[in-house]
Amino acid sequence: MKFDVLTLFPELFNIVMRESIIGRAQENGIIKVNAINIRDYSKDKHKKVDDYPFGGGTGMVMTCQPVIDAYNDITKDMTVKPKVIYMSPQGRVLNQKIAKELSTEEHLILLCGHYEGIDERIIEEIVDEEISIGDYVLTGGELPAMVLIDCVSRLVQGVLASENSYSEESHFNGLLEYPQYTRPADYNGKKVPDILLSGHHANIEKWRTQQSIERTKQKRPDMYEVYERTHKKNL
Ligand SMILES: CC(C)(C)c1cccc(C(=O)NCC2(NC(=O)c3cccc4nocc34)CCCC2)c1
Repeated sequence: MKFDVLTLFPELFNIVMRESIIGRAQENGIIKVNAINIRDYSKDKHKKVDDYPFGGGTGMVMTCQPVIDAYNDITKDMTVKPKVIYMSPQGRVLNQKIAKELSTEEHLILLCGHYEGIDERIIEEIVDEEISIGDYVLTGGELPAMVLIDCVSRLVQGVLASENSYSEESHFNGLLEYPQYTRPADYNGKKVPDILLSGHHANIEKWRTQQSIERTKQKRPDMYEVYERTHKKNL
């Protein structure tokens, strides 16, 4: 799977995306993250990529020309135009279901905004979909793009070693994780629940599912409501 990222800060991606799981997946050729510097396409003599907003207001807006020319350049030899996702506060909020959908794409182009945003005509011209990572004010779309690349890449076949419980989409059962414990069994007098030391795998499985359901109900009633609906259907 290939990600082309249109950004003003390509270095951010070159550093972060070569680490850990994504880095290994790139070495194995399963994932490719290609960061493109929008500024390289500016025709302005000072390489400007932003300008004042029509109608006034504080802050600057990213101009059309460099972004559209960058898009046209990377797609000029492509018969099938890849889906273009603008990382945007106005997008539908990313979740595991959307990540799963996106992981079936061969090639995605991610556009990262900066300043106050991008000229609306860029969205009209090249953007297929807007995706947000959540409702808070950020400086740019770069961190959101990295979040999307991380959660989508993990779902691409071969990126995660199979023994990792998250490599199968089935592991994401729509619930929060049960409490995790590791050695020592007694830390400062705080003991690990006996059930986990019992060796009864069926009982352990039951306990874990019960814990997941209880904590989802308590911490994320919205997520629990979806779980209940889907499980009522299957019951
Ligand atoms: C209502 C609320 C969401 C709080 C809001 C209202 C108005 C502006 C902003 C805001 O953050 N604008 C700045 C920019 N933000 C993002 O790009 C961005 C932000 C959040 C999640 C994201 N997922 O992808 C990209 C994302 C847009 C242009 C450069 C950065 C946020």
